[in-house]
Amino acid sequence: MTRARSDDMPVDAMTGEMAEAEIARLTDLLDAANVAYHSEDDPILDDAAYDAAKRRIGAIESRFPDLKRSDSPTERVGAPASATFSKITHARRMLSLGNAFSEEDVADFARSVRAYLGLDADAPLEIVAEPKIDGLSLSLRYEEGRLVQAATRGDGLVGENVTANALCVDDIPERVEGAPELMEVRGEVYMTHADFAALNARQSEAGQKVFANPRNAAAGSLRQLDAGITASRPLRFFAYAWGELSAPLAETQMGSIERLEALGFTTNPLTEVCPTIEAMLALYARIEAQRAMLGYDIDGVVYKVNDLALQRRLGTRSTTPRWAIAHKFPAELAWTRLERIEIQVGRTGALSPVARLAPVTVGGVVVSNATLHNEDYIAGRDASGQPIREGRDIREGDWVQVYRAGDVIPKIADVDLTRRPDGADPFAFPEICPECGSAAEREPGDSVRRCSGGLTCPAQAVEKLKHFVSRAAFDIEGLGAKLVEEFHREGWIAEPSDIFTLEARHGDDTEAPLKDREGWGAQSARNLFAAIDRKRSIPLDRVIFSLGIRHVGEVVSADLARHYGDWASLIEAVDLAVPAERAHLAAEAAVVEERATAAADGRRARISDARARAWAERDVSPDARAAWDALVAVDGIGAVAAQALVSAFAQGAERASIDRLAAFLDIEPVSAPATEGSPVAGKTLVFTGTLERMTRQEAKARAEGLGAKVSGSVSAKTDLVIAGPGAGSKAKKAAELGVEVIDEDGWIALIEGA
Ligand SMILES: NC(=O)c1ccc[n+]([C@@H]2O[C@H](COP(=O)([O-])OP(=O)(O)OC[C@H]3O[C@@H](n4cnc5c(N)ncnc54)[C@H](O)[C@@H]3O)[C@@H](O)[C@H]2O)c1
Ligand SMILES: [Zn+2]
Repeated sequence: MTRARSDDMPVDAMTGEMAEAEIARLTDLLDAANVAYHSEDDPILDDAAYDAAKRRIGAIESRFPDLKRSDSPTERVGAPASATFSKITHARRMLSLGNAFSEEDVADFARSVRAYLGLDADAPLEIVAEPKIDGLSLSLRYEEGRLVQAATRGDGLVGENVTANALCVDDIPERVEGAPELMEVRGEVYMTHADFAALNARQSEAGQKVFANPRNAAAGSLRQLDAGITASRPLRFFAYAWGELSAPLAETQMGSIERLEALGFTTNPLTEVCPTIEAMLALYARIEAQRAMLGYDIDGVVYKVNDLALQRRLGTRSTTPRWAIAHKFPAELAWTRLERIEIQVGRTGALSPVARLAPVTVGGVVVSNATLHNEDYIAGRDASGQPIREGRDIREGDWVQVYRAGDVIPKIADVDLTRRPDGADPFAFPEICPECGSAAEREPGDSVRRCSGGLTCPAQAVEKLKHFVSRAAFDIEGLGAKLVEEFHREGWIAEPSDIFTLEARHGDDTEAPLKDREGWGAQSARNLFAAIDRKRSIPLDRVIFSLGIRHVGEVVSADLARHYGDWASLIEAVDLAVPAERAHLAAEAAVVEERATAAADGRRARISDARARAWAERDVSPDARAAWDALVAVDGIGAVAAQALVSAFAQGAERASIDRLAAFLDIEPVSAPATEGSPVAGKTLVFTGTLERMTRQEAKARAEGLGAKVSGSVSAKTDLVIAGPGAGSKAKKAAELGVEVIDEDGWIALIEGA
């Protein structure tokens, strides 16, 4: 009931306030997805969902240009280079590509190219079409024919130095003959399906991370600190582009590709010059038909203007060239029989329905499970009660259409009622937890049913433990998901704090020593205990994240840690807010009710009145109210995360378990931003236009590090606007409001030395 309903609102129907909230939500989502995908090689969204979110934010921004934030995902490429590697600033930026999802989009692309160049509709325009390889891009710098540097794309401006790793890729020559004195060759690092399957088999045998798809495997293998590991991974490289050159390779795109081939690079054999749109679409269809047989993943076809002089005239937008576009393939589909629906219980108690399928090949991968999302999805309606699949429900025994969007978790698109077996009953979604028998409840406004058993539910306890030891949480060497599960089954570890008493209970001199277990010895047991001990001292943000509280992910945890600084201050603030949290829930319930009655009476809903009345009825002390408001106001938090956090700390059993854990730890404070002597501490800043000396993200991080708040839109509360070239409406608005506006040089001068 606390969920903002901006997420399913059509863009056309949004108010400015909803649009701003939705932009904030999508920005957070895309930021997190970008880091997971580009920096951690471990996606949290599938590509279709990612693309849809990005398109949605683009649509909102074009309807509300003033709300476009300085950190808009539509203005960025990839994710910043990881701090694990040294950094390389690209001599020429590495861009992303615009997307086309339909033939109409492709025709628009050709039209806009012609319009930009002032070409008639029937003037010849050659386009090179080639597969879009689903890997990661790499830039190779050759000086006097020798490979001197290799860099990942990073955020397009600064990439990671992976020179030693690149030298381990067979298709990448260390020396080339007859090349321009200075030559940057760009292309895609990827892994074949066969190599991917073999790698995952080896990884799983060795008890190590298995990769979700070949792209993640390629990225994870290239981005290794130890190039020896890269060398053991079978990576390949297709060259398709270039960066800085001391002399041109050729006068056309195709000519340049041929030149790269002649220099000893591998280029894609399906590359062709297309004289017309019809030829482009025909090649697209041919490549799509061959997709499953290629032996490596491609996710579309890239079209590029062939004439390099025209490419130069067309130039680039902020993140994409005007002379190229990626024509994406639709998600792949296959029909199969749904044998059973099983319910899995997750870390937060969510009951997730999973379809067990008769195995079927989708896009070259055998699929036997698919997510069914939630009970509404099975019943054929969405969260607001509107029919999906025209209201067709899904039953055990049905024939269903499966698709893999972006290769993560397969989904079900449709069901074939003509093949439904006789006597199939509608699926009865359980109202008690299949793992512990507690009531499974569904809060109004929530699409998910949750087990109310909390820590007494073994499924939740195990999932919480797995989360606790995960990489972004405690990350204890040697204590992975499998082992935690085993210890839990054995009764050795019931909750996180038990990890820290493991040695006392199962050390060498105990009755059931770990070293005597099968597969263990004195040394390996000692290693595990030592690894656990090393994590007794741990930064605050990791501790918060490790608790596995709903809506409190890595980003929110970091925000909380930065704001409160240490554990005691956080606990104090949250404890103070406890009485207000119930009132907040009551108020949000009152808002839902007011909306419904207002709609029934055909009048405008009086939301703020309803909220105020509910708060007044609850009689919350001013201190508690102030503590609650302060928590919600912490940058990056909001009511949803605040509510989840407070309720976790307020609950008897959960709180007791948190306290037991904290007692074993030395929780390292996170230093607050150095605001002393900061010229912008406490001020609200807006960045607009193009920054040339630092990226937006860097500028934002810098400003926040100095204690400033960075906002996306100019208002009377804005203290300072930093406007680069191309600043439009925001700079104008600032002038109208009398807000101070400075340029980038002014900004750098201001913060220099701070
Ligand atoms: N699942 C997620 O959470 C998530 C997160 C971020 C990005 N993504 C996916 O990545 C895409 C966006 O990332 P992006 O910025 O890399 O854009 P992109 O993948 O749409 O296109 C740009 C990239 O295509 C690659 N490419 C492959 N073959 C090419 C060729 N022949 N010519 C030119 N380029 C070629 C290059 O690496 C280039 O950088 C999205 O469409 C999304 O599907 C997914
Ligand atoms: Zn349960």
